[in-house]
Parts: sequence; structure tokens; C-alpha cells
Amino acid sequence: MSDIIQEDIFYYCEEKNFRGIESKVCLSQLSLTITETGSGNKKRTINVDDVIGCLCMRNQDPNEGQRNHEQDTVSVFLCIYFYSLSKNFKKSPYRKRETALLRCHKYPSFVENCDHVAKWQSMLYSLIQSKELYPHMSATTPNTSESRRLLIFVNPNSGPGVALKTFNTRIRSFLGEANISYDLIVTTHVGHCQKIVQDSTDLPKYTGIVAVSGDGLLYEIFNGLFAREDWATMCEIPVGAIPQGSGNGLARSLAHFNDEPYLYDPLVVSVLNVVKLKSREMDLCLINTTNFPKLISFLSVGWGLMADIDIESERLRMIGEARFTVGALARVMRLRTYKATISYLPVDGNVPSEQMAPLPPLDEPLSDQRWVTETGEFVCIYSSMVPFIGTDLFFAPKSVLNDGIIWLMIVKAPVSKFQVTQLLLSMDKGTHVQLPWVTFVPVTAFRLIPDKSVGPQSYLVVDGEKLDTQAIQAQILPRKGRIFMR
Ligand SMILES: Nc1ncnc2c1ncn2[C@@H]1O[C@H](COP(=O)(O)OP(=O)(O)OP(=O)(O)O)[C@@H](O)[C@H]1O
Repeated sequence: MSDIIQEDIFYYCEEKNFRGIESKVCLSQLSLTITETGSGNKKRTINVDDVIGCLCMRNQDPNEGQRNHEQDTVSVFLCIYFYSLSKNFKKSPYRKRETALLRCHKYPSFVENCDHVAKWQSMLYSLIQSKELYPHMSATTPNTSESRRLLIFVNPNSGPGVALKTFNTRIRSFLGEANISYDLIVTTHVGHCQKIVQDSTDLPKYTGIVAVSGDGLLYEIFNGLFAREDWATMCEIPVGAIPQGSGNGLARSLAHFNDEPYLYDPLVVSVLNVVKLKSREMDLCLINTTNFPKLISFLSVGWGLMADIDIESERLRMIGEARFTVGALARVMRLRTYKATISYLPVDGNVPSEQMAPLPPLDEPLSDQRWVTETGEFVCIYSSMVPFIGTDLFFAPKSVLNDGIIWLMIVKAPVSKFQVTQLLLSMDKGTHVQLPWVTFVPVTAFRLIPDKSVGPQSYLVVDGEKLDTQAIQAQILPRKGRIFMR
């Protein structure tokens, strides 16, 4: 058991019993334990990691719940909000919202009790929320709850189109319970978020930027940051992913790293990642294409089969992530192959910890002898830096957030429709990497040059965003981004 930081007598209130049961409350780095002092000695333990916030309050209605007692005007309540891991009847875990209400009646006056509970509150906050001052924030930024402010973008058209409603009905209350202030921007058009992130002079004052959307708005945030003159410091601003789109690969991957029950309620586990205000470094990728000299990718680059499925199924956005399944069926029936040259720099035990030298321009040859090159007909070329590229697409099982690796999959023709179906079906378990007709390699950079014969019916996809087919190269930027993850 970790050392006790603070302990006191409170009255633990259940249901409408606002007098509560006398209990000893102990706070340590890891847990808050509430033990009844009476004969029962009943004990409740709350993991500090599950707590998102707490409020000081007084009983609004002195008649309510106290009919048999003298009116209590001096007690102050500490209400703790937490999301514990529970099991449902099928025994799969899920996060459940709970509250613990503690009445303080230590002192004879309301003001003294208020001060006392406020001390508990600030002690709890110092444990449950990160106090980090990120490098993008000036050293003089006061680190108080008022100074911790998020910039939140909501794409009302993400996925099934309920992101704004979800923000108002669910996410707002999380932020209130966690005592986090924010500025909200509802995006109105493509590029809206990117432009604000790119141009805002206020950005350094925010603790983080959050997207309530699919991966598309996250792409705009990372590219908006990258386009800023002060990117070298602003790349340190943590970004938060609250999934509402039809493609939510990053949010799904973050839950995977923490072994969180994402599928039961993606929103809860993702909001928890944000409201704790803890962040981690993540790899990004620098992309050059013929038409776009510099882009940032945080998720994936694809060409061929899977990119086509992604783009061709976009009109089915209203059905959420099921669009990928429908799109896959259609594309496998009309399987295409594409001529190209793919080159890659395999990881040979030397994963770069710092930024590697820039790649030569796309029209210059790759002189380094370590590059591997293949030319021919391909069904699919796809890469990612995170394990999940969609809720059920466990693309790179070994991927870690900041391993300095791009995981590259190459599927060369010929392969049968049956084999392609097997590839797509095995991706929900990540077993596609073992299929003999699939090349799956950890790399630090790659270059793809589509043959001139490839027509406009094929797409290049960067983080789910469509580009016309063109030459592209990518190189890892190890630990160049930051993401909210507890
Ligand atoms: N108000 C808006 N109307 C239409 N498009 C918007 C709006 N706001 C943002 N966008 C664009 O919508 C695109 C998709 O956004 P998002 O990722 O949130 O949803 P999605 O349903 O998951 O889509 P995708 O699967 O394409 O990523 C983004 O590229 C973004 O630029």
C-alpha cells in the first residue's frame, strides 16, 4: 500500500441519506479508501486513476433528506466523480460512472468546513490531473485550474452526424465534473480547423487541442500545427481524440495501449484520456508527394485496395464504421491491381531516436544501399504508425505509440479474391501479418512511385484523407507529437 497523504473523518452519504455514516477517509497516491468507523467497518476503495474530478458543495435544500434532524447549515460536501472498471453480466469489463459524497462536519462553522474541504479538493486535483507545464507553454503560465484550458473542435458532420449532440449531452458533463474550462469551435467546412490551428496567436495559452470527430479533424490539427512557424515548440501541445467519426483509428489505438474496454463505450475511455490532462509523446510521419511537398501524418498512408475501400465507401459515412465492410465487399468483387515501384528502409535494430536526415527529393534516386526496392503489380500498399487504423482493423499488432517505426504492408499480385477476403477478414485479429502472401515490415521510411499507367480511379490516402494517385515518400519523425493519454 502506498503512503497516506491525508486522512480525516467524513460522513459517507449514500442515496438520500445526507447525514451519512461516519467513516475514516485516507488518500494515498494510488487510492482513496473510505472505511466506516462503526462496527461494520465496511470499506470502499476508489482508484485515484479512475477519478476525474471533485466538487465542494452544500446541501441546497435543508429540508431534503434531513426531516428528522436539526437543520444542518455548517456541513460541506465533497463530491467525487470517478469511472471505475466494472463487469457486466457477460463479464466483459466496462467503465461505469460513480460518485462518492462525503460530508465534512469537522468544524463548528460553515466557512471552516469549506476551507477544509477545499484543501482536500486541491490535494485530489494534484493527484488526478497532470500538473505538467508543456514546453509550448511559457514558464510563467500559472498552473491553476483556471489556466488549464482546452481548445475543442467538434465536426458536426463526422460519421453519423451526432458529434455536436454528443458533446452537449455527454462530453460537457465530463468536462464539468473534471473542472476543465474550454473554448468550443464547431467546424463549418473542410479546412476550418486547420486554418485556426495554423493562424491562432492564442494557441500557446491552451493546455491542449481536442477533436470531437473522426481521424479527419485530427489530421487537420497536426497539419495546422506543422504549418506554423513555431512548430518546433507547438508540436509539443497535446492533442486529444474523442471518437465520433466513421474512422477513429487513433482513439481506438490509445485505448488498446491502456487495455481499456473501448468497444463497450468508446466515448468514456477516450474522454478519460483527455480530462486527466496527461500526455505522451507519439511518432509522426513527414510526407512528401509530387503535389504536396510537406504534410504530416499521424496514422496511415495507403494506396490500392484498402485506400480505395476507404474512399469509395465515404458516401456511406452515415452508417458509421460499417461502411468499410460494405465497401470491402464491393471492391473485392472487382479486384484491381496497380503497377508501381515501392522502396523502403527496413528497421535493422537501429530505430531512430532522433530525427533522421531528410530523404532526397522524390525525383532523385535513393542512394543508400540499405533501401529495398520492388517493382511490379500490387494489390495493396498500406502503412501505419499505430496498431488500429479503424475500430476493427488491427493493422499493426506490435506497434507502440513512440517506437520510431512505420509498419508497412505490401500485397503483391497475383492474389485471388479468396486470399484478399482472407486478408481483410483476418485484420480484426491482426493475423493478416502472418499470411504468406503478405509482406509486413517495420521501416523508418518508404517511397512509392505509381506507374504512369495507373489511372485516376485509384486513390492515395493519408490518414484517411484522399489525394490523387501520385508519387509519395514518408519518413518517421520519432516522438515529434504529443497526445492526451492517461
Ligand atoms: N462542418 C463540416 N462539414 C463538412 N465537412 C467538414 C466539416 N467540418 C470538418 N469537415 C471535414 O470532414 C472530414 C471528415 O471528418 P471526420 O474525420 O471528423 O469524420 P469521419 O466521418 O470520420 O470522416 P473520415 O472517415 O473521412 O475521416 C474532415 O476532413 C474535415 O475537414
